[in-house]
Amino acid sequence: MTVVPVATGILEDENGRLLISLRPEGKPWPGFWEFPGGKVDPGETPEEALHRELWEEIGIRVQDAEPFRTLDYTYPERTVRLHFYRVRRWDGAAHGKEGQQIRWLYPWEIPALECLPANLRMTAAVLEESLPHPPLCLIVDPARVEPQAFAHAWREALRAGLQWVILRCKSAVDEESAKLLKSLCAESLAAGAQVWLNHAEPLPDWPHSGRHLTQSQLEAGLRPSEPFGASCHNAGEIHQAAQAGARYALLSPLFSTRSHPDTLPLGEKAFAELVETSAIPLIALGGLSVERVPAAMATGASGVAILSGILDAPDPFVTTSDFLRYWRP
Ligand SMILES: Nc1nc2c([nH]c(=O)n2[C@H]2C[C@H](O)[C@@H](COP(=O)(O)OP(=O)(O)OP(=O)(O)O)O2)c(=O)[nH]1
Ligand SMILES: [Mg+2]
Repeated sequence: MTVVPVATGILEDENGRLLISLRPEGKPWPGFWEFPGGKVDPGETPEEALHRELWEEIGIRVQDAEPFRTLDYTYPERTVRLHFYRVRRWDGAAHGKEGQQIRWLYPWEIPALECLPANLRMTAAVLEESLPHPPLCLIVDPARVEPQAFAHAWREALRAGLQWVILRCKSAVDEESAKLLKSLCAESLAAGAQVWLNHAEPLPDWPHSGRHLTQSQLEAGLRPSEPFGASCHNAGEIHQAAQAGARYALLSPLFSTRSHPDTLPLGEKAFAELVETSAIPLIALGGLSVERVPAAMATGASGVAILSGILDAPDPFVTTSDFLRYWRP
């Protein structure tokens, strides 16, 4: 089958907003949002096509284009090879030169619109850039461990280079624990890590980077104005989280876990299929051990999350270092 080469540009303004345009009537997929671009003409390179298409469609002269991802996608009418470029410098003011609507949106706002299906992966890839790196997420739950051991494990994980913490506080915390937790949040931010709070209430005076929503909070329609991620278990929930503007979904369980022995794990194949159709990055949770990180990442997951694996480890520093070695050989 012939593969039609296509070049498209992901324009980004100084605020990090991306330009999307509406496909006009008379073309396949009218009324769907896309990144501007089009088919590569015979004799043209994808980059030359990008320059020409962006001039024809949105009236700008590209100064710099950085190759981002190449993706093959089969539509009922044709298979396309999409060459996506990041474009951050151009001349002229972008406008719908062919009469099409254009919009500037933050990457997490795009999944709420009806986009060409091949493009979901690109939104996820752009959102992935803002996740902590290395993308190892430690879920800390003070209800699970005695406070001093808990604080020790958290600090040791930071000392080993942990960059991402989700603080899960299901039940109310007393004043003394709150004081300790707040100072651990502050220490984490000071170490360059991100802290996402998973709590029933917003905790504005707790140092943090964003909120992490449970499935029931998402279901109940909670939509924080600050950055948020969400816990998901299937395609429907991922779709809902993406539409709501979540920056990532924590998808579980990838493997079977001791904490939820009766829950059937997704397994690597189903996880990989969910990655293919997700507009937001998916973080694998459930039954993760150091040995299983490569298999988890091979599904296309954007990162892994762990709970007992580090909190219950005899030496949280060593265990965190072992996990991080996957990204820092
Ligand atoms: N332009 C664009 N096309 C995309 C994107 N994602 C995606 O799957 N495609 C597909 C849809 C089409 O099958 C093909 C691009 O075709 P197009 O209709 O833009 O081509 P074109 O601008 O050259 O238009 P024309 O010559 O058909 O008038 O690539 C995207 O983000 N931008
Ligand atoms: Mg086009």
